[in-house]
Amino acid sequence: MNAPIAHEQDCDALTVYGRRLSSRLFLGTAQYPSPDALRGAVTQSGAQLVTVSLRRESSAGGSGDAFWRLIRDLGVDVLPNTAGCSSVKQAVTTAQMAREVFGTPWVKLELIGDDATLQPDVFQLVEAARILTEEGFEVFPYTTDDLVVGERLLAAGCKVLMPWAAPIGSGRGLNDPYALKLMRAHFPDVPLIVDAGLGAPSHAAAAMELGYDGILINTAVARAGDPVAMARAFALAIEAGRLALRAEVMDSQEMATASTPQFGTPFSPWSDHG
Ligand SMILES: CC(=O)[C@@H](O)[C@H](O)COP(=O)(O)O
Repeated sequence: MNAPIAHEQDCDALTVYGRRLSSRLFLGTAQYPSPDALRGAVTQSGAQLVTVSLRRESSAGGSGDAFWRLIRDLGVDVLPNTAGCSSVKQAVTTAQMAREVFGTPWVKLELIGDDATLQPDVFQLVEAARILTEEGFEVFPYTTDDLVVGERLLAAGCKVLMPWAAPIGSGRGLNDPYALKLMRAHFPDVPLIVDAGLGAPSHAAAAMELGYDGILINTAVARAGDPVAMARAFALAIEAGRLALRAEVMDSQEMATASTPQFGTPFSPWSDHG
């Protein structure tokens, strides 16, 4: 492990709902080929937080208990999610059950409005977020990249937004970098986590370079040929993207500028080196 990068990370932790997180990678726990692959992926990702679906795993006939034991033994924090919910009532009930089971007020609120794209139903999302916040939950809403919906979610009490990059499980990467950029500029002080649709570590690095605070991934790791190695690759990409943001990426320009210094001028004329 590269010590300087770890040091950078320590100084640059993400704080959400008043809690400091050691990693900016949130990992999903579904679809892994084996328990060992899931265990290895979580370890190699460095994730402090994993998201689990109470509805899906509890109904996963037989393997349920072993799954929950594995998660508990990983020693990471759990962000329960409401995957599979398509109504306010289902989502609120699922969140209440998850709070009982995991003893956490945190919930990743997913409320699906369209089966083909798994696009969130943003109208019900705002309503469910308001109800859950009033009940003392700390809500992580899976949303679109719509600024007005983002405003409504904040007004409903959310302190973090999780816009999609592309449909869940599609692996398409940043479908609309412009919208994500706008969202970052519009909400400079709100933690923004890209959630869903990333397929490759380079997508995660690009989102971090746009200034996003973290990444939630599942399918791209779980469905990789080697999920354990891919988890590590995403972790490194997220670190690289974050470091690049802080190092300030150069502005691009239309025309060439010679990069080889002229004789007698080793430093660029616009640098501060004297
Ligand atoms: C596990 C989870 O929360 C997903 O619903 C999430 O949105 C991740 O999406 P990908 O599987 O596309 O990474």
